Amino acid sequence: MKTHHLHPAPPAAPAVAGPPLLTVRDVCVRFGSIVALDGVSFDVHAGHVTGLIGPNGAGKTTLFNCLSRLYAWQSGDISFNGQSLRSVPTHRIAGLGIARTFQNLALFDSMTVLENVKIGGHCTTSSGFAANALRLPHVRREELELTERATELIGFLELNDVMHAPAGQLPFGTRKRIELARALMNKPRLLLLDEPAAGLNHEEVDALGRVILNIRQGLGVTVLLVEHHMGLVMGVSDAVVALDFGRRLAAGTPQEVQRHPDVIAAYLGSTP
Ligand SMILES: Nc1ncnc2c1ncn2[C@@H]1O[C@H](COP(=O)(O)OP(=O)(O)OP(=O)(O)O)[C@@H](O)[C@H]1O
Repeated sequence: MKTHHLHPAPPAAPAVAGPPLLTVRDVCVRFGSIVALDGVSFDVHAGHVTGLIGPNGAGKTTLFNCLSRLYAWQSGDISFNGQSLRSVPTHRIAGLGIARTFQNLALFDSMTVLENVKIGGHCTTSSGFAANALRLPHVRREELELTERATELIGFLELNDVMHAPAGQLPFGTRKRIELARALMNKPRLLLLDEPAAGLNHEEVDALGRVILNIRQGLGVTVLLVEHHMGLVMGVSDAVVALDFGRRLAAGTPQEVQRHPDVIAAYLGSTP
């Protein structure tokens, strides 16, 4: 397993205090005869970046889809901020404070970076269609607030230079950061990142690592990161959970998980 370090010493995470923000307990998901998750348990602590790793087919995306309530689990439970997600419908997940990015980008190419980021905040505004059409004062105020928040996030995500450029003209790594900024517009407590380094070059992965740490440190957002890029995971995570064949192999600090014999065996075994 390659273990390059992007950041020799990531800024110290807040000490673990109080109950975890997210608890996954004995979660099982089956698709016919395939057991995608087989009694998986782990915690995600507030203010931490938690990396979720595992070879192809380990169950990482299935777990993310459970967290977004796109999939249901047959047994066990997942709680966010003390509340079970079992009966929460998908459309209410964002309102609870959970945001996610997807492996495939969904940006509006002809719109600018600022416009794309602002879209992420529109579901938190209260203005209806008529009020928008009439440009009532509260609509202008909300619009101004959206612009302010988007501009702040654009700074955090190192996108200042391209703020007014159409998103479609920008390199893939930059576009990934636009998507990230948009996911943060709703002020989530938990951000789910699904393989954000896929398709990025070295410099873009470095920039991504910096912005993930900025998000955790500067915005206080808790991050759960599914990623194959070991350099990124080990460089930015405060804790790492390893899955294989739907089971939890190991959980602990990046160093502990990296050294765990079952994790090493799973990765060596999956190398073509
Ligand atoms: N909707 C589905 N229907 C049937 N089987 C599924 C479905 N989703 C996932 N699976 C199966 O569940 C298992 C876990 O898949 P999953 O996509 O969660 O793994 P993963 O760790 O995300 O893999 P990768 O790193 O390749 O994305 C696999 O055997 C997969 O084929």
